[in-house]
Amino acid sequence: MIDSTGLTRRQLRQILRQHRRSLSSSDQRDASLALCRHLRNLPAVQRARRVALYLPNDGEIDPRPLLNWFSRRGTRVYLPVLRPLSDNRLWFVRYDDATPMSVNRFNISEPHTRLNAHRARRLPPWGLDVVLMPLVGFDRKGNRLGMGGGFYDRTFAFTRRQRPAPHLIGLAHAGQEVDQLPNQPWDVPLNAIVTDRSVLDTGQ
Ligand SMILES: Nc1nc2c(c(=O)[nH]1)N(C=O)[C@@H](CNc1ccc(C(=O)N[C@@H](CCC(=O)O)C(=O)O)cc1)CN2
Ligand SMILES: Nc1ncnc2c1ncn2[C@@H]1O[C@H](COP(=O)(O)OP(=O)(O)OP(=O)(O)O)[C@@H](O)[C@H]1O
Repeated sequence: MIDSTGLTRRQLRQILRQHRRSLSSSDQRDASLALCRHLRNLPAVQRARRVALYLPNDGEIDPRPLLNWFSRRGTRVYLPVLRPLSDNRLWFVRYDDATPMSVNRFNISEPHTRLNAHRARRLPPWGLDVVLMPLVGFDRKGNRLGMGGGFYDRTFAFTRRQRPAPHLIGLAHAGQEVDQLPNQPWDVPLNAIVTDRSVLDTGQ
C-alpha cells in the first residue's frame, strides 16, 4: 500500500497515476473482469435502471465488460460529458453502440453533444441510480482522490442536501490504495469503493 507521509496531493496523484498506467494489458484485463464480477453482485447495481460509467483513460480500471450485461437487463448506460460552458461540471448522456462520439479537451471519448438530438439523451445527475466513478486513489475510510478537476465533486455536491441521491461507487485498482488521504470539505461521500480485489462499504 502506498504511504502518503510527506507527500502533497499533487505528488500522490502523480505516483498513483503512474502506477495504474504501468499495469500490463493482461493485468488490466484480469483486474477489469474481477472488478465487474464484484459489481454484478452488488444489490444497488442489480437494482439500477440508469447507471453512469466511464471509458477508461490513463490506466483506469475498465468497467466496459458490464456494458453487455447492462444491455441484456435493459439498464440504461450514461457517460460523463464535460459541459461546454466550462462550469467544471459533468453532464450524463445515454451511451450505446449507435451513439455518435467525439473527443473532449482531455482526449477522452464522450458522446457528441452539439447535436440537438442528444438533448433528449441527457440526464441530470439526480436522475441516475448508480454512478461508477473513476478514482486516482482511495483509503479504507472511503476518502477519494480524483484527477484534480473537481468535476465529480461539483456535479454531485447536491447529494449532501437532496434525496434520493444516486448511489456513488468509486472504482480503482487495488494497488491505488493509500494508507490515508486527507478529507477535503468539498469531497462527496462515496457509498462504496470496488476494486479488483475487494468491495469496501464506506458505511455512508
Ligand atoms: N475516463 C474518465 N472520464 C472522465 C473523467 C475521468 O477521470 N476519467 N473525468 C473526471 O473528472 C472527467 C474528465 N476529467 C479530467 C480531468 C483531468 C484530466 C487530465 O488528464 N489532466 C491532465 C492535464 C490535462 C490538461 O490540462 O491538458 C493532467 O493532470 O495531467 C483528465 C480528465 C470526465 N470524464
Ligand atoms: N462543490 C464544489 N464547488 C466548488 N468548487 C469545488 C467543489 N468541489 C470541488 N471543488 C474544487 O475543485 C478542485 C479540485 O478538487 P479535488 O482536488 O478534491 O479534486 P479531485 O479529488 O480530484 O476530485 P474530482 O474527481 O471530482 O476531480 C478544488 O480546487 C476544489 O476547490
